[in-house]
Amino acid sequence: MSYYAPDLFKDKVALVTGGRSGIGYAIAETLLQHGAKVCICSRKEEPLAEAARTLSKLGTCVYRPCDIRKSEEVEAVADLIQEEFGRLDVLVNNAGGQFPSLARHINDKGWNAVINTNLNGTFYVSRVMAERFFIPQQAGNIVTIIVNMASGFPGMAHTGAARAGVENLTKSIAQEWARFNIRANCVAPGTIISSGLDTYAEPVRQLLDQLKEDNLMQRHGTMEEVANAVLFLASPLSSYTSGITLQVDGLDHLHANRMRLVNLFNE
Ligand SMILES: CCCCCCCCCCC/C=C/C(=O)SCCNC(=O)CCNC(=O)[C@H](O)C(C)(C)COP(=O)(O)OP(=O)(O)OC[C@H]1O[C@@H](n2cnc3c(N)ncnc32)[C@H](O)[C@@H]1OP(=O)(O)O
Ligand SMILES: NC(=O)C1=CN([C@@H]2O[C@H](COP(=O)(O)OP(=O)(O)OC[C@H]3O[C@@H](n4cnc5c(N)ncnc54)[C@H](OP(=O)(O)O)[C@@H]3O)[C@@H](O)[C@H]2O)C=CC1
Repeated sequence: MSYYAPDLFKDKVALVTGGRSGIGYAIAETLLQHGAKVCICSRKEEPLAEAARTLSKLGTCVYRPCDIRKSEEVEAVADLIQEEFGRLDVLVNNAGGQFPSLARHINDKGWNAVINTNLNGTFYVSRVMAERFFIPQQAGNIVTIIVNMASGFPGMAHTGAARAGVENLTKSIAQEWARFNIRANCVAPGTIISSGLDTYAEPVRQLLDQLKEDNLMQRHGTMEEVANAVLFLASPLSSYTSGITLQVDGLDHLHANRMRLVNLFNE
């Protein structure tokens, strides 16, 4: 069931990075259900192809393997979109990830992996798609998934730093590119039950229960709730909104125990 018009994205083309799984998949699914043609990309070719096959039951969905940390691979995604559709209307920067660690235990390689993925990769995709499509078209829309990090992110300092950079980048490009009729916004999910959380080892389950109890709505969020926020920001329903972050977190940005993850390390 959707409250949005089924043809909200008719004739529109969207790219969802990390669209093979979890929140990205839910976003791609929702965009297709509202009439968009969709391209998904991520690193792992087989699950990416499988996701595109399933999504194609809802409409036109193409895919290309791509590590967003490599701008030449991002250019190849733009080539595919040009060949298949000749335009791009919406970019959803969803690809991202990190691992829990106390800051002092993050080595150079781990720090760089997270910064390159979440900050540099998001910048490369945004710049390439703006140059190739949005600026020539004089129209475009960027929605980037970040995390709640306004009070820091103890236990995942690398991603907190990267996402704060992305939020600030979004404010800059929203202003620089307003003259090209490009909007750029962020969505900051709280704890969302998704395949992504499954990648973390125990005792995360226990932590998730505690986070649910802390939450003022007494629950975790759903991937559909994140996708609905993306749909709003990607559509003309938000046509006078740019440079903002929309929190989808049941109030965690105002009320959360930021030390929960750190306490897991028992140090
Ligand atoms: C504890 C989780 C719940 C926290 C609850 C807090 C509040 C909830 C709010 C939710 C916040 C956000 C949640 C999410 O984002 S969910 C899921 C998103 N998906 C993922 O995070 C996917 C899993 N992560 C990754 O794929 C990786 O982190 C990474 C982004 C780094 C992948 O890049 P790459 O493929 O290049 O990485 P490598 O595996 O080659 O590793 C490179 C080096 O990084 C270091 N590293 C990697 N993993 C770990 C680890 N688990 N612990 C310590 N260090 C790690 C390491 O130096 C790697 O190099 P080496 O392998 O050579 O040692
Ligand atoms: N679940 C949650 O509670 C929250 C999630 N988020 C954020 O939402 C986004 C989606 O997370 P979620 O769906 O939960 O987790 P997933 O791990 O399922 O999604 C991450 C996606 O990003 C892709 N990806 C990762 N690194 C790269 C890369 N270098 N280049 C291209 N694609 C990449 C992965 O595919 P592949 O492995 O094939 O590359 C995967 O499809 C992430 O940015 C995450 O940090 C934010 C707040 C809370």
